[in-house]
Amino acid sequence: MLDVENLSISFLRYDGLVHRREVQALAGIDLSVARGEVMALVGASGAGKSLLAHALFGILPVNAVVRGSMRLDGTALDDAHCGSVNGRRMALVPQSLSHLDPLARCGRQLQWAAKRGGIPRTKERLAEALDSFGLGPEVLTLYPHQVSGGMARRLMLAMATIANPDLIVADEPTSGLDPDAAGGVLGHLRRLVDAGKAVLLITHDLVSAVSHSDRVAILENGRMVSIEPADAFSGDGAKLTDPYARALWLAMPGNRFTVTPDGRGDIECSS
Ligand SMILES: Nc1ncnc2c1ncn2[C@@H]1O[C@H](COP(=O)(O)OP(=O)(O)OP(=O)(O)O)[C@@H](O)[C@H]1O
Ligand code: NI
Repeated sequence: MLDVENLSISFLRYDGLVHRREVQALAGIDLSVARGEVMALVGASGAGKSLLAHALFGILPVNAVVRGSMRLDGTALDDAHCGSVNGRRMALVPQSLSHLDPLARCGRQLQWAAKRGGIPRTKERLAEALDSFGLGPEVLTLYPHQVSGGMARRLMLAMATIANPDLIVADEPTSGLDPDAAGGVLGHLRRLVDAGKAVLLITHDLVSAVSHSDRVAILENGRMVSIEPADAFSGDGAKLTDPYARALWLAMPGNRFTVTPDGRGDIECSS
């Protein structure tokens, strides 16, 4: 469904008035997401996760230089096609709540999302989209500043999914949500995947990624260091092929390093 090959992103910066240089932010990224799959994209703050998401939707800043290829079911995600697939065949749940328009009621913004996705803008359809993420129809009449951060995030999830896109790129979709609401969101994304959709789940939380995805891609400093099946992140990490992935897994708080009676190190895991 989604195929990213050798994607690099750099930013043009001027040193003084004349000298221009490129600062690389992502380099040589290969990533694919299949139908019926949640692919988690994990990495520390600044690793380049949101940049990758923004590249897919053609919303990088103008000084960004993009190289490589991004395809959705074979269609190149370039300037010519981004507009036509956005909201219909693939949709972004942005990380920042500032993507909401502060001057438009939530219902209006949901209507825009429905229109962009080419589906009827009936009140029932809007209420149903909100209900999928545990929001009541009263939200339709409120402005973004009148809802909580967690409600605003769930509104953005409703906007992204209202037109039933094939691929949902969710950038930190549970940020600011309590555990119940976060579980509800991840559960709904899983149901969509079980119905044949695909999800790219962006998060800095490896533990959450492991328990809610099928595969986990680890990004570090703009480079893809490994892509592993989620179930390989268990026990002492022996099933993980990449040493960095294993080290990251063993550093998780639940995975304790202890010394065994024979003097060798051993790992005790809570999971
Ligand atoms: N407009 C820009 N100009 C120059 N560099 C940028 C720009 N936008 C992002 N970057 C750089 O790209 C890198 C990756 O940023 P990105 O927002 O993708 O990180 P992230 O992995 O999503 O982090 P977080 O978990 O904090 O959201 C950062 O080092 C950032 O400084
Ligand atoms: Ni980000």
